[in-house]
Amino acid sequence: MHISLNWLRFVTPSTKKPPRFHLSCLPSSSSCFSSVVFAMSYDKEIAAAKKAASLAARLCQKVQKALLQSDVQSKNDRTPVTVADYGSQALVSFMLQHEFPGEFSLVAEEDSKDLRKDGAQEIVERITKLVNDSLTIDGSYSVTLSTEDVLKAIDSGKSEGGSQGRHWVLDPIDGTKGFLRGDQYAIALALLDRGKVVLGVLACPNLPLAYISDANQHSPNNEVGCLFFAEVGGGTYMQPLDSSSTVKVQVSAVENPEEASLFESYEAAHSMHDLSSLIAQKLGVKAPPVRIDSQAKYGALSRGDGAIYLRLPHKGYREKIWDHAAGYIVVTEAGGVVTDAAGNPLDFSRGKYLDLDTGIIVTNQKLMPLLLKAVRESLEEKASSL
Ligand SMILES: Nc1ncnc2c1ncn2[C@@H]1O[C@H](COP(=O)(O)OS(=O)(=O)O)[C@@H](OP(=O)(O)O)[C@H]1O
Ligand SMILES: [Mg+2]
Ligand SMILES: [Mg+2]
Ligand SMILES: [Mg+2]
Repeated sequence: MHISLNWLRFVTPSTKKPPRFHLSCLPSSSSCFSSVVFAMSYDKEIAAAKKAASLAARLCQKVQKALLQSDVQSKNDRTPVTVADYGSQALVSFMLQHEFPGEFSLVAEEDSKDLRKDGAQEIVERITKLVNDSLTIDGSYSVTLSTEDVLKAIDSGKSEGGSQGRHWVLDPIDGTKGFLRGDQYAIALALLDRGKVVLGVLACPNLPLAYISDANQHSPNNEVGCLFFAEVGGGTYMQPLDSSSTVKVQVSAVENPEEASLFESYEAAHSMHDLSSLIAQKLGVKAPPVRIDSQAKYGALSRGDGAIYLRLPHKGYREKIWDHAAGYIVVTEAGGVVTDAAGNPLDFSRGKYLDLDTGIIVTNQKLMPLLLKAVRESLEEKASSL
């Protein structure tokens, strides 16, 4: 088995983390001292986010092990949603509101509209039981939620986000299609403060703790279940979902694109595989693309499993912030760069959508100029062939 050197190198016995306050210099300043700023500490928020995402991951694992046909529904846009998506959202929303009662705003994927329709009572009761069972396992809340409490908790995710104040951003299951297939998915939770992503947690219950490649992502011998977390200015860390050992992770240092491996969506409907393969060809990438679902790709990239992630949706698709916020900070704090296809930084301050030029590309600092050039040329070629 190939274990990532990146992560073995940083194994630590405890959950040691950098100091709570970080000194940082503004990049445009000539004198570091004149512009030293004290960054905020988000330690309480990150602890709450890790706890909520881990418990939601347990709920999802339980459902995935014994998924019933009645657990799955189809939304208006024909994408799937399951009792686990709803349960995860209700649980995370409840736990965060409990921790931060006064200042709570959540932008999340799901809402309770379909659950309030006639005939949905049984599914709502199943979700409520899942949430209450999870709270009992945790033991720190002496409450039993009613079905209405659960519907309300789901609907607390209706905030629009924006550039003012703080907003939690949640994808209760990212990669629901992967979840249904028994493959990769993630519980993705981030915090925006004045429009910037300041922390992110990615719980990836099926991601092997060891290095993944296309060959071993399904290996039954691999221990699975990773929790990635990052706070602005503090680096990115990974833990096994069920333990406290922590490793600091770093993106791949590969400089030669021929040695890079490339991640993309499993679903061809979510990203243009033909365009990625043209880009890979231009770069001289030798390995076949690694196709995995969800923001688990960002997690895997943050620990150097691959060097490039290309997400090039078909025309007309608008990206939502919950599909990228947590993954974005997990990768950038591990030394990576995330931009749109034209090289612009991502702007999370404009509400629930990310307004982008064409797609999202992720790699390390060294490879980014080459990647941007290959993306630009490939897009031009594709446009001229139409
Ligand atoms: N047409 C289209 N184009 C692009 N993206 C789409 C599209 N439809 C859905 N989605 C979003 O993709 C999210 C799943 O992420 P990935 O594409 O990384 O996973 S996958 O490999 O395709 O399963 C998925 O997230 P979840 O809904 O949370 O599963 C969707 O938000
Ligand atoms: Mg969805
Ligand atoms: Mg998603
Ligand atoms: Mg989702």
